[in-house]
Amino acid sequence: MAVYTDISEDELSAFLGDYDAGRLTSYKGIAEGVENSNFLLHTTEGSFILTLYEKRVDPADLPFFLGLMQHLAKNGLSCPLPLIRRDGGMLGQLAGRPAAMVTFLEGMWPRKPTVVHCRETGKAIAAMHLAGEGFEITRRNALSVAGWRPLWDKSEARVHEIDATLRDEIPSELAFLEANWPKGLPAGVIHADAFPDNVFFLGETFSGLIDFYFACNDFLAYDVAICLNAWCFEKDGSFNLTKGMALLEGYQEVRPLSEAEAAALPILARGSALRFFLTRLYDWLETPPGALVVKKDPLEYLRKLRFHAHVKSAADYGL
Ligand SMILES: Nc1ncnc2c1ncn2[C@@H]1O[C@H](COP(=O)(O)OP(=O)(O)O)[C@@H](O)[C@H]1O
Ligand SMILES: N[C@@H](CCOP(=O)(O)O)C(=O)O
Repeated sequence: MAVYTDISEDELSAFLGDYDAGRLTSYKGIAEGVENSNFLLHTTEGSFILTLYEKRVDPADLPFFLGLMQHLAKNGLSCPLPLIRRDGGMLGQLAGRPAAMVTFLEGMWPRKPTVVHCRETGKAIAAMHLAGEGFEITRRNALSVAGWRPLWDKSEARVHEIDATLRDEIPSELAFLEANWPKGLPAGVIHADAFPDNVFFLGETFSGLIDFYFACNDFLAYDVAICLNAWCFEKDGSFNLTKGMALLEGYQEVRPLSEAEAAALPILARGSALRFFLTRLYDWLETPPGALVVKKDPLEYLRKLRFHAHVKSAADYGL
């Protein structure tokens, strides 16, 4: 679920009064998502998404996230556009939480990604990288290589609940990645969470990117590596070379990778696999039993990590 905070019709109508977005006709909580509370609103003017930012989002980051969506939309990327309030800002308060409204994006995320979805996602991420140029606010990636060891330290004592051998394997992965993490690759604004559930399609036609709440400044090729992990493995754990090829071709149609970026893909994909393993591990161990959030399997990302550790070059991903 992702409705951590309930809102009443009266407080919602009062909140809507701060916008030029019509009168409320109906609303409902959206079950999907894990970070924030989301509601679908219908008003006399159309449909909108209302997000109440929950405790995992630092309010100081909200101008970056909202400003980024505005910047990307202005530069031609299909993504939610934050609504401007009567006071000229994008952020309000509802039920004691920072809250914003964005435009509703038509489409659905693909439950069974195809090769075409992978190609279109490659293109969309490259388009986002280009559209992000010139965005003036910056946000450090707290979940890049320097953030992984502190995250591991929080879970290490209980990792045996999942697999005791990880006590040795993860520290040696961390040491390898810290010593070999690339430097000086082309950088810019990345999505950092472009998983299938954040990429909308109408059939196999890309309709928009959502959920920019992990977006940050980092190597552009790291975003490509995140997508290879999220889109190109099958349920049985095997890497689908045709999907990898399509995703990379799609990306390069819009923004060609440099030689250095291509050479770095294996280590970036390995690091990205560790990043999602660590956040999932933390959530797996810390989410109380009975919580309504669907926990994501950390072991899926451990298997991906092990795959990348044996990759020789980006050719193994279809480049
Ligand atoms: N602009 C939008 N247009 C249409 N649906 C949206 C939009 N934003 C969010 N949603 C819906 O809300 C769900 C959760 O949103 P998401 O931003 O992924 O939440 P979280 O940040 O909590 O993970 C999405 O899967 C989608 O169904
Ligand atoms: N994509 C991450 C979790 C973040 O979830 P989202 O609902 O905010 O996209 C993962 O799979 O571990």
